[in-house]
Amino acid sequence: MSGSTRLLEVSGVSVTFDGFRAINNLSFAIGPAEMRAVIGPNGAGKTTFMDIVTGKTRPDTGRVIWGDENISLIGMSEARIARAGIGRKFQRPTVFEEQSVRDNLTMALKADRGPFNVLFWKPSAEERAKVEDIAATIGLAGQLDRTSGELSHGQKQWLEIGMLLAQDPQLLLVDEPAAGMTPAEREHTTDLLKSLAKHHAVVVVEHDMEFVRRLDCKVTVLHEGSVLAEGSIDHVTKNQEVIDVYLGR
Ligand SMILES: Nc1ncnc2c1ncn2[C@@H]1O[C@H](COP(=O)(O)OP(=O)(O)OP(=O)(O)O)[C@@H](O)[C@H]1O
Repeated sequence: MSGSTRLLEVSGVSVTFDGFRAINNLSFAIGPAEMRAVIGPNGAGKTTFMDIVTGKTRPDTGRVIWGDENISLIGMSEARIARAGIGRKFQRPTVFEEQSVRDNLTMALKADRGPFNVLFWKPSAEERAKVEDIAATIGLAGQLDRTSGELSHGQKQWLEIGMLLAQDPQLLLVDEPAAGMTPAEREHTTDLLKSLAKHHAVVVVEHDMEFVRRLDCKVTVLHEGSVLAEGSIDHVTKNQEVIDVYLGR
């Protein structure tokens, strides 16, 4: 991809844990408004890939280049990478259950607040409007004053996506968003991710192939720490190697 169409580029990345090569010469690129599904068998390196992008794991070799200014993310702290515009949603929701939906979203807003300021901070009119906008985007506009612990599993997942959006990320890394959801919740999640991908890069790691199909996006198949296949869902699901190592099992 050329500089203007690429938001994140991982190239030639390898990482070894105690002699085991979890990521092996991996290359991956995504544009600024693109959805990508990442699939592959257990142990393929999907989580390690996300750990490398978010700065949790430092690769032994290779490059991880971010944004228009081609910044190297390698060696940057997790906090700096998050501030640079990369948000990650883990599988288990980590919302503050005792707090309202509004408070969870408000606390997540990107702001330069020291520990002292947090105590006395009151959101501005603009920040309050932003919280309402995000709530509308994630489908929780009518739930803003509910205690988050009362939300359904799916609603908590959407709230967590909203908390990521409050940080103004350019890239969202989303781990198994559909796990444990009802069919209606899955459908809403598909629509939400698709609408986010109009203005963000969205990487979805998912095992549920029906869900991946509905995302209707390019699919990257990882196996033994490398890209085994890449392309449309129909392209990758017809690939004999993909069938052998993943789909056929
Ligand atoms: N910190 C670590 N120390 C040692 N080995 C690790 C570490 N992290 C990951 N691994 C190994 O690296 C390989 C890749 O793991 P990873 O979790 O990235 O796979 P995955 O594709 O996310 O799998 P799953 O679908 O099961 O979540 C696995 O064999 C795993 O055991």
